[in-house]
Amino acid sequence: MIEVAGLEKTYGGFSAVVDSTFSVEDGEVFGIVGPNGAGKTTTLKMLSGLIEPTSGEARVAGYDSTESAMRHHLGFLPEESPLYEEMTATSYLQFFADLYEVPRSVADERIERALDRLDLDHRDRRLGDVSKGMKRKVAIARSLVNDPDVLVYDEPASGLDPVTTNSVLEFTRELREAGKTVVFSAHNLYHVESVCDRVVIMNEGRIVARGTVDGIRERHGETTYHVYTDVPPEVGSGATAVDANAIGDAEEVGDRYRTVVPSMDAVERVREIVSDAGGTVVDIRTREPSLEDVFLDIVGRPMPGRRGGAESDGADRDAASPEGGDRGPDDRTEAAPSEGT
Ligand SMILES: Nc1ncnc2c1ncn2[C@@H]1O[C@H](COP(=O)(O)OP(=O)(O)OP(=O)(O)O)[C@@H](O)[C@H]1O
Repeated sequence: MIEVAGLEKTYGGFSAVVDSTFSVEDGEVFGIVGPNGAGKTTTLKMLSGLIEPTSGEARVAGYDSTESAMRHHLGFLPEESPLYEEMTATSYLQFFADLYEVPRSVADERIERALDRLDLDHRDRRLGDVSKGMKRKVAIARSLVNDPDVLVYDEPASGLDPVTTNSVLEFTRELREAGKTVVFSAHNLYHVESVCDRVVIMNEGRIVARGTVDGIRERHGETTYHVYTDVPPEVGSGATAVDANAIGDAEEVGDRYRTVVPSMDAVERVREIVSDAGGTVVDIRTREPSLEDVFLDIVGRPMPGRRGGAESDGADRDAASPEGGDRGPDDRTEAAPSEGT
């Protein structure tokens, strides 16, 4: 349904997206995550035909993303979605349905269904007077007026309260059940974990990890063991330097001590040390890394070289770079999503 191959976008000498290749299956919810400036919006705009790739290609629903016919198959929700403030939700959506030449009777039914499902009250209130959550829902409904197969959502739930956020995420899941293909970007990794079948993590224009959330966790994250003891495991009293590395410092938690270790061998060593001190292990818990842990591990430290972070298989996660934050100009002059696109 979506095939992206060698996609690149360069502004002057600055690469916003570098050699991006991925595909999204029919009926899949696909997440693009990454820190500010990673290239998420640029990627989504190229998929949606709003900006032209410098090189490479994106095919959506069988069309090149630069072909205007592609837009009949795609609904785009920009990160910021200013609405015509003087219109009501209903008249606004009818206006867009007309632009797509959707017959009035079909449009009325479609709009009503979307607004019902999104629990949109105050449909006849001027859009300038409705809440931010409602505005976002109207923008989501707008992405559906042409009944597209593919939805490209830029931060659909950002800045919304928890109830509205849940409703938007639930709605995204329903889109998948209805057979739609959804690509969305998000900063909030819990949103991504709860909705996406597969994700790519972008950093500095490049895809640095990809797969299912579980797969990424398995490949890039490490399970840790939280060992609770009734005396602190005093590394030093008979413990070796290796122990000190593996065991680290215990933290006082109520009347217990928690030591976080990376392996079952280290758990056994904690048990021995505590036992020598007359204590005992009272609880052991494992902790799987969240996508957020993995993300911070991959992206939270400097990548090797400004643009050198080849897709990580986990081996290069510790590599350091003298270069870091400066990503170049933040001059978003080209093809800001406008009403009517
Ligand atoms: N029109 C433009 N001209 C110059 N640079 C641009 C333009 N659009 C984007 N960029 C730069 O490209 C990089 C990627 O921007 P993009 O908006 O795709 O990032 P993002 O991952 O969506 O970030 P955020 O999470 O902050 O929205 C940024 O450094 C940005 O400043």
